Amino acid sequence: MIAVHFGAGNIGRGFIGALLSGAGYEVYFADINKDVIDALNEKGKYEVRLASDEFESFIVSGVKGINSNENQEEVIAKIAEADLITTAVGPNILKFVAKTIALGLKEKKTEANVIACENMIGGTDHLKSEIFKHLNEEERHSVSELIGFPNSAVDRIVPIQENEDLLSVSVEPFFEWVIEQSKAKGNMPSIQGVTYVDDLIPYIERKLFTVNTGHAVTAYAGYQKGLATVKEAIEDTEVRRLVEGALNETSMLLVKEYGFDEGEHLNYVKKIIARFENKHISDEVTRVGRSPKRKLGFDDRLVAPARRLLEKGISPDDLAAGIAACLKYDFDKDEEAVEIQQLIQAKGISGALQEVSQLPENHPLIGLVEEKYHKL
Ligand SMILES: NC(=O)c1ccc[n+]([C@@H]2O[C@H](COP(=O)([O-])OP(=O)(O)OC[C@H]3O[C@@H](n4cnc5c(N)ncnc54)[C@H](O)[C@@H]3O)[C@@H](O)[C@H]2O)c1
Ligand SMILES: O=P(O)(O)OC[C@@H](O)[C@@H](O)[C@H](O)[C@H](O)CO
Repeated sequence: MIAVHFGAGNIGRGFIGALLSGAGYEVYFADINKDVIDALNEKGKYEVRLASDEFESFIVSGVKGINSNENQEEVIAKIAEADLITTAVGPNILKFVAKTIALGLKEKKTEANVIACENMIGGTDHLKSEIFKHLNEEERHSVSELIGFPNSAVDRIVPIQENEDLLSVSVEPFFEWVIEQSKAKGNMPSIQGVTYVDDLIPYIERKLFTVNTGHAVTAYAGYQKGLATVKEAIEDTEVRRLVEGALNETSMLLVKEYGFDEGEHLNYVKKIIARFENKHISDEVTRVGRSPKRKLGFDDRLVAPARRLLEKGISPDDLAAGIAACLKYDFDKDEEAVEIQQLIQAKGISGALQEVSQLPENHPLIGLVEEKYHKL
């Protein structure tokens, strides 16, 4: 079995590549990072370390790299042979890898699946629509016949790596990968840690609106208090109260919309907050808060649950405070944070939020956030 995985970064090596290799795939990482690709080809393996008291580690082998900038033809040929094509490049990068994937899929003679492993609702649907922009009507038809495009939800905290060895990667022990079976083609192999479901929406929303909402509020509120890591931030009493409040709000939404058992969901939330406290992980608030424009998107982790709670007549006060902290996030090495600050200068808080989140003018969330912004 062959898998081509776009993005040999933290989650690519620390999670997707590791699981696929463990399930017997020959894994080809396609990336634009020359150093990482050269190292993968030189060594053919790398170490994954589990950030827990036991400090276990294992070797991921049977992996190769292809420089997708310099050797696009090689990536296309490998996709033509592959059973599985996955991505973990970031939602904003999907449009840039779509053409190479489209060119590879056009050559395919056997069934395969394409799965985006990104933090977004409908990640593979979005990738598919970008891929289809590079195909004509006839090609779209034949690709649709052979290729499955299941959405997925991936969960494992993998911070920015500071190991001496370029390839080795430290990850939290916990992991979860849920794949939308109903959109897959052929028989998907059994991959340790993968759960197949027919309807992904409850799973991706539970993950995004708990792990990622909680993470984002921790990061933005922590940054406001000058705290550097997620662990430091979640140990701050005020930050923790805000995070728990925001997750209490998303819990109300998730329990109401999907009928999750309240007790079980509460345990899920507790377990996630405990993951933020992992003493073996140093995860910077600037990684977790990266790309604040994306994170303020209409369907993303902050605005989506807040606006949907308002539709149910519930005031999302703590989510609104989290959004306000995100608008205050002025980390000068983050392009999107700089853009937001410029937008606030030009259009004010309401105008900036409205533009970034695509909320309708005069949406009640905008006023609520503005009020919280001035209180921060
Ligand atoms: N790190 C985590 O904890 C985590 C967990 C779950 C999901 N995710 C999601 O996984 C995705 C990747 O996150 P990450 O933390 O691994 O980021 P990362 O920056 O470590 O990895 C991204 C990789 O993509 C590569 N890349 C960029 N442009 C490319 C292109 N045009 N073609 C091929 N490769 C390209 C980069 O060189 C890098 O190696 C994001 O969508 C993120 O939300 C991350
Ligand atoms: O990757 P992002 O930028 O969407 O979100 C930052 C973190 O919340 C995220 O990477 C988590 O670590 C991950 O989603 C855990 O599964």
